Amino acid sequence: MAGLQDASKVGDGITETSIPASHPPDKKSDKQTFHIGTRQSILARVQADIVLQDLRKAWPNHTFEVHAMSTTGDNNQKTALHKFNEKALWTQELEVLLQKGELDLIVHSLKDMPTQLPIDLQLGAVTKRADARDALVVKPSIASTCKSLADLPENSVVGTSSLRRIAQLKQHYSHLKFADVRGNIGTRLAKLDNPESEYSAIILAAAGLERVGMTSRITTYLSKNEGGMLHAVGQGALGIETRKDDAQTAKLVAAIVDEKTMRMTLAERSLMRTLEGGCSVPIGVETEWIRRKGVLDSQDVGVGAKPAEDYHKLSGTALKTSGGESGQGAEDETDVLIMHALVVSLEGDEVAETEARRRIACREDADEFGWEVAQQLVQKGADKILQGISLNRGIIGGQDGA
Ligand SMILES: NCc1[nH]cc(CCC(=O)O)c1CC(=O)O
Repeated sequence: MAGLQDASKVGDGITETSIPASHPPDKKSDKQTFHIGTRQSILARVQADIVLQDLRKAWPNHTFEVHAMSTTGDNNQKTALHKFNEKALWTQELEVLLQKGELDLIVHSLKDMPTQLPIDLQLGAVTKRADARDALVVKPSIASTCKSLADLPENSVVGTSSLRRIAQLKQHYSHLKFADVRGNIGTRLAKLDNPESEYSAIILAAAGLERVGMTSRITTYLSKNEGGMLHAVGQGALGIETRKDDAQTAKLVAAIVDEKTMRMTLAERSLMRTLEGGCSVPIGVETEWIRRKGVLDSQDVGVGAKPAEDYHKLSGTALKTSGGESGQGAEDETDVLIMHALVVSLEGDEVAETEARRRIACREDADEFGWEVAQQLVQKGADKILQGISLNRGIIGGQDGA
């Protein structure tokens, strides 16, 4: 059911001790080998490998092993996904192994990680975000003439199973049609490329394409300014799930956290948790740390407040969160986060949209910010849109939460 959730719910565990207590871990539980769980897709393996390399670099005296497991979600692409608790489907079996101690950590695409975690588990770390945007990939046979969504001929079929993507495309491109496309990235691209298939284009997360070495397939990037497409909560970032009672692993993964990414994605997840109440909904976001030129005065910046003169947004993407400084000279990131967020009806005809900014001094601030942005969206009618969607869900069928 859609509706407002209590912000103090279990969530990502940040209101509890997500950083291990300062006392040293019990010696007899000290160990050297750590077991990393992930799903079996190529993307999941690449992502686990990214985390593996980071951990090896940070902890050269420890051993890490990756276990790639197939999950019910992977094995049931054709069954009606709505029979399952959509997002939990991909994560539950790995979580059981984590709870049993057979795994020490799980690497997830953060966007596939439910915002409510089992009580004994937590979001232990988020690593540096890759490109958070969606990308349009056009069928090779028409790619020379169609460079954007607007270029696609009347009634072209865009392949995507994501309610968020479909709803936003309907909002801006009434000439397009949509069809489900499932499977891993390679499968989806193959379906697009098949001259017999109905798809003129598909939409994929840029980060996924990047990680599997397929950025050459991107026709164009989509964002708020390019195609009016806000990305999913957590998109482009990797989340690491750990046991709350395992201080040793928590300490290991704390070393590979990208704090800026952690805070911005905690805010996004808090927004989603506040709004969703259990079922995936078409929420889009774009979040970035405001940059400044020169000296920052320390005036307080609250939700909805105007930015100080010397703040400005990076043109274009919300993505280069803490990289990309090269050549930026005197500019650097502030601790002011700006979030653009929307909830859109499935037909794209009703939208609640807001932009807010706030100074974020700690993870709890990020969590609170997400909650505040959710309140703003509700004031603009998000709850009404979400209620309409939950009433409709019986006839919608499954979607992949992307
Ligand atoms: N829902 C599947 C999924 N989960 C994460 C990614 C891409 C990688 C990421 O967003 O970090 C994808 C594929 C896609 O949406 O195209």
